[in-house]
Amino acid sequence: STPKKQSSLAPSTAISLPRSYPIIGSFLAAVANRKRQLQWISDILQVSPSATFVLNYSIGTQQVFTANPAVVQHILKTHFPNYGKGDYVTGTLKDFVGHSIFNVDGESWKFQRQLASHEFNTKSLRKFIEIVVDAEISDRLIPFLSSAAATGTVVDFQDILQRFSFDNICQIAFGFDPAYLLPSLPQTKFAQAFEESVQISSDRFKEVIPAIWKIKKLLNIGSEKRMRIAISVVREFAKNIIRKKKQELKEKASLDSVDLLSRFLCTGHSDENFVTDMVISFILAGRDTTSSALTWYLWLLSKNPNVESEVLKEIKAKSEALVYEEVKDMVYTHASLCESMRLYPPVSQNGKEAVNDDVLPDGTVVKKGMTVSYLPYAMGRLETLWGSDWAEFKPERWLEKEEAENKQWRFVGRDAYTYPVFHAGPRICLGKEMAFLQMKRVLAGLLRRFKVVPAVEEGVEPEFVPQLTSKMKGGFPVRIVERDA
Ligand code: HEM
Repeated sequence: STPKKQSSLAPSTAISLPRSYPIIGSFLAAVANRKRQLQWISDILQVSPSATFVLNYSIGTQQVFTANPAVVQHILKTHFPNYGKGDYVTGTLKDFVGHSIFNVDGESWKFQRQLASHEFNTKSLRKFIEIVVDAEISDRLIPFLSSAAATGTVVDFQDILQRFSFDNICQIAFGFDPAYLLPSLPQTKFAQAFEESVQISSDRFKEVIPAIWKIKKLLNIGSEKRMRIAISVVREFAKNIIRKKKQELKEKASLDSVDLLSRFLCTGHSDENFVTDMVISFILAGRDTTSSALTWYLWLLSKNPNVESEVLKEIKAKSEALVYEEVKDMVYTHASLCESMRLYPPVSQNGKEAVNDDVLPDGTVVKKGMTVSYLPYAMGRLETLWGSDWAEFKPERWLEKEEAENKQWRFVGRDAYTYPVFHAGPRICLGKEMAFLQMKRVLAGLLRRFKVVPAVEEGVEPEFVPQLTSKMKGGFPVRIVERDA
């Protein structure tokens, strides 16, 4: 009953390591593969001994790429202090996310992580699932989908999910409801500007010669001109949220619920620029990750009816108004989400910069200032890690049947270094549990009642676009079908 092997996941041609020439190194190959860098490097890692490869961009510029769990553990955990964000990442992202948690190291990171961690305790998560997510599903998602089903309209599900998670994150982190998933699907200036900022920030990373975007920025031309405009729209939006919150804090002696933003403002962090960076980062973390994961998940589910029926069985065994514990307990759905993100990780690549010279566990020599990047996308496709059936969508890889008489599924996780989809070590994703709860609750509300049918040509597979967070190119056009009908 295993699904058909998805041929397009496998590299299409024989792979060879790029040649490195004197002076120019592999610069020409890097330029030629600029638009498909993720797949190019992933293919190279498949055939590299120890799944690590040092790319010579040109003389004096080298970057290490790896899909080796021991190396990932080394940089993210055991030698954590030696691998920071570095000037390259920080400089590229600074215009968009400033000095927020995603873009700093050391004391500032520690402080922000400590403060943000309150947002993710059991009490907050319960409120998130039982109140915020629940209301967004019943008041906005379901009515929207019912009407799409009734009219047979094709809708872009990636967009719907982004709207959903945008409303969610703003409510839980800032106590503010942007009401973006309304039936009219409003096109706000903010959403477009946010999208553009993400895209141009991602494109900066794809520039083989970073000086190019810096010159464009200096001259205020082309994409960098658009970036400047988009970012000012985004910052203005964030600042409005902050001003409203400050007003609210002034008017009320105590707040009935304390959100992340209030916590930042109450701990003396009233510097507007810093709080603005924080707001933008949380929107990025909350909006773009789970929506990406669910988009690809629903695509895989549509190709694998056996998995869909198993998920449905689990959903139907729960009550309709799911409480926190029931959502936590959706074991099969949890496994299928892990499996989907193995193939389509929301953050497909991530890099760290060496503070001092070092030697990686596989013997690779790292010089101070070099970037070591690990690729969850490549790792999820390695035969050595997942076996010869790695291209198959098989939630059962993550499950065991219990010995007890009722034979329930039991989740069997993989270590965070083999599966660094949520990062690993001291900087592991703070929102991991929140993300799983949200995704499972959405799936329960959605799939119980509707079937999501891709409106794409038979045999055509959507394209995976790696940005800061990965996207489905051009969106995910679907038709919604009521199950009872
Ligand atoms: C499927 C969903 C998600 C995935 C795959 C994911 C993945 C990641 C990854 C790879 C990182 C490391 C990024 C870096 O190197 O800076 C990270 C960090 C982080 N994530 Fe998530 N994330 C998800 C959802 C969320 C959600 C919903 C939130 C809530 C707002 C969140 C909050 C954070 C925060 C605050 C950090 C920074 C941790 C630190 O630097 O100490 N994430 N996440």
